[in-house]
Amino acid sequence: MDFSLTKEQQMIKEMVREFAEKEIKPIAIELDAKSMFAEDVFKKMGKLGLLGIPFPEEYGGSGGDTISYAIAVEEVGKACGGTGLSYAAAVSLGASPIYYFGTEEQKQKYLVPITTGETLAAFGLTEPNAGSDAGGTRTTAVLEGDEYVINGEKTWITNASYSRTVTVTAVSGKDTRGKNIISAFIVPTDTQGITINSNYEKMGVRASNTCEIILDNVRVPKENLLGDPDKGFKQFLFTLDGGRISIAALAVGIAQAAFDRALAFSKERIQFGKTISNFQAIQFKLADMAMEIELARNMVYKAAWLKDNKKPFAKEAAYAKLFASETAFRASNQAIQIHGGSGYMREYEVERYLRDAKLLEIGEGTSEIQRLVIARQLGC
Ligand SMILES: Cc1cc2nc3c(=O)[nH]c(=O)nc-3n(C[C@H](O)[C@H](O)[C@H](O)COP(=O)(O)OP(=O)(O)OC[C@H]3O[C@@H](n4cnc5c(N)ncnc54)[C@H](O)[C@@H]3O)c2cc1C
Repeated sequence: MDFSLTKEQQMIKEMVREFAEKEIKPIAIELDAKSMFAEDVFKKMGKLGLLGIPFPEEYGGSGGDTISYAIAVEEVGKACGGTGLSYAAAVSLGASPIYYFGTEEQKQKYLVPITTGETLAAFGLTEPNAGSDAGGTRTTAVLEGDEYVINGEKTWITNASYSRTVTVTAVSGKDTRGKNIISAFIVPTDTQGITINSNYEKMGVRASNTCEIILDNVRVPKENLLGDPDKGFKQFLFTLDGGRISIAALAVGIAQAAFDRALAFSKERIQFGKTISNFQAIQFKLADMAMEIELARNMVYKAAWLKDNKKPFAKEAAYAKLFASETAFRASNQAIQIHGGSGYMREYEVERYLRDAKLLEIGEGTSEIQRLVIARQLGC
């Protein structure tokens, strides 16, 4: 067993850290305050190859592994949770299902523009009546001649306003037992009948673009069906397993940012004639934060390693997502506590970390759903 990063992984870490510190961190407060999506930052990330890290070179990627990608998400997330969420969603939810299940033609046409940073990408699973119960999808896709006609509504879809395509799930028929068959479709966002609105006023991850998508008689060629039409449900479960590793990595980034701020503040703030870092109550908080972050990061790397080595990773991805997201929430909360009243003020950023971290306990499967996934894997 080797706990050290490879040369390539170390290089990515340094490169993304430098980029995030220079290009994202200085504008993070403004992005949050104005609910602004950092389009220019994503163009630069595309040029640096960050959108293509875990994909082979033949599809515009850089042929890196999942650990390198997780490291990149952590570093971006450390600078800005909202930008980190859009990054993770573009790669894990937007690009990955096309890479896993797409035909060669679909990969060249739809994946390459994402991996090379020409466009972002989105994945539309959630609907007003189908959240945790994603099998309750009401969107339908009916084959008419050579086209599928899609009708329905998707809610809270990350990146849709900045994506040329969105992959949506829809009921495409019934199986022999009368159960809905759910399939996935690649839908170009300029197709007639699509309306994309992004008017949500969010608590956190405000630098991320979050959209409602209305599909009203949207016609796509039947070639845009993604993967096996009968296995759309299984396909998106696999996609979500991979996505959970990136959400966990993002959580580690936010938790680390909260810890770094709290440690620095504790060494500066003087009360009762000494810095508050001298008080054991503060030291214990910092010790617990550091320990949990270390554990969460190890869990992310282990799940990523399993995925890279083609071993089952669903349970470990759920462990990592659950533990890291709850660690990020606890660490941000403790960082505010260590800052006292200053922590309640926007300029110190720790309150933003808490607002951003909360989303990670909800998106890509709530904490309750992670526990269900884990329990199922344990054979309960
Ligand atoms: C900012 C943001 C970005 C998002 N981005 C995307 C995206 O890009 N693509 C996409 O498809 N979706 C996206 N989502 C949707 C997100 O994945 C869902 O919000 C999430 O899966 C939970 O669904 P829900 O909100 O409908 O909650 P519900 O499913 O209604 O859950 C409500 C509560 O009930 C609990 N609950 C539900 N079922 C069970 C059960 N069986 N056992 C125990 N407890 C249960 C939940 O844990 C939760 O606490 C995003 C959401 C947000 C807020």
